[in-house]
Amino acid sequence: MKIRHLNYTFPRAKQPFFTDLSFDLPEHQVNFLIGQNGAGKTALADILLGLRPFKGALTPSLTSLYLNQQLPMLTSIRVSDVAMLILGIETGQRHLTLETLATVVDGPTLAFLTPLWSKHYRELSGGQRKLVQLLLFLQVDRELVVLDEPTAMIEREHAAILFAVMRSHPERTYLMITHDVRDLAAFPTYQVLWLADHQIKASVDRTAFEAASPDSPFMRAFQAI
Ligand SMILES: Nc1ncnc2c1ncn2[C@@H]1O[C@H](COP(=O)(O)OP(=O)(O)OP(=O)(O)O)[C@@H](O)[C@H]1O
Repeated sequence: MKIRHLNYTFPRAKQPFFTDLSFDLPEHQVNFLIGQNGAGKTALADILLGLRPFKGALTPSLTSLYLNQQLPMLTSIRVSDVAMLILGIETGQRHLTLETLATVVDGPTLAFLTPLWSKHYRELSGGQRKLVQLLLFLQVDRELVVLDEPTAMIEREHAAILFAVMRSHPERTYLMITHDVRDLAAFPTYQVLWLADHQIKASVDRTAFEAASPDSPFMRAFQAI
């Protein structure tokens, strides 16, 4: 995906936040977006998803899915109800049992959901609830999937399940906002975009990232976020 000459001004703001921003989001792989709090990562994600009016060109136009930081949650319902809510419309099924679930979700998701299937949300930990929703939404097929800090507040063991599901859809283009350098190692190829001072200061692939000196400005920035 090519982003060219992107200009964006927040409503009622006097100065533009992004001016003439151009960068590439290689398709069919994971792109990590890093930057300090307030750098504009969520604003940029919103723009790429067409949720904020902007000037500039995004090509090609991709179907998209946005897993934002505040996933909604009805605490009184069961995991099976949440699956029905998220997948019912997508699959056109009126009833979703564990047997039918097996035909519409991938293996890691089925393995994670099976022991939780009849539990109420309130019986789950915060991390488990988050992962239930992330995994179910990731069953919905879209070309561009944006995840805003999906690994915040979840254990590494659970993050590994999320990564397995992401890897099982290599045809997708992912943009993942993260503050956790450990997330990168889960993917064979990736690009890291560093957002600072209202610009993409660096875009680095896995080889360059692994070769980067700990003293480089880019690596220092990652350690600071
Ligand atoms: N309506 C607005 N007008 C002007 N500035 C705004 C407006 N809304 C947000 N901002 C500013 O835009 C900047 C970018 O916010 P954004 O939420 O995109 O950052 P972020 O990198 O996602 O941060 P975090 O890591 O904390 O989630 C922030 O400094 C914020 O104060």
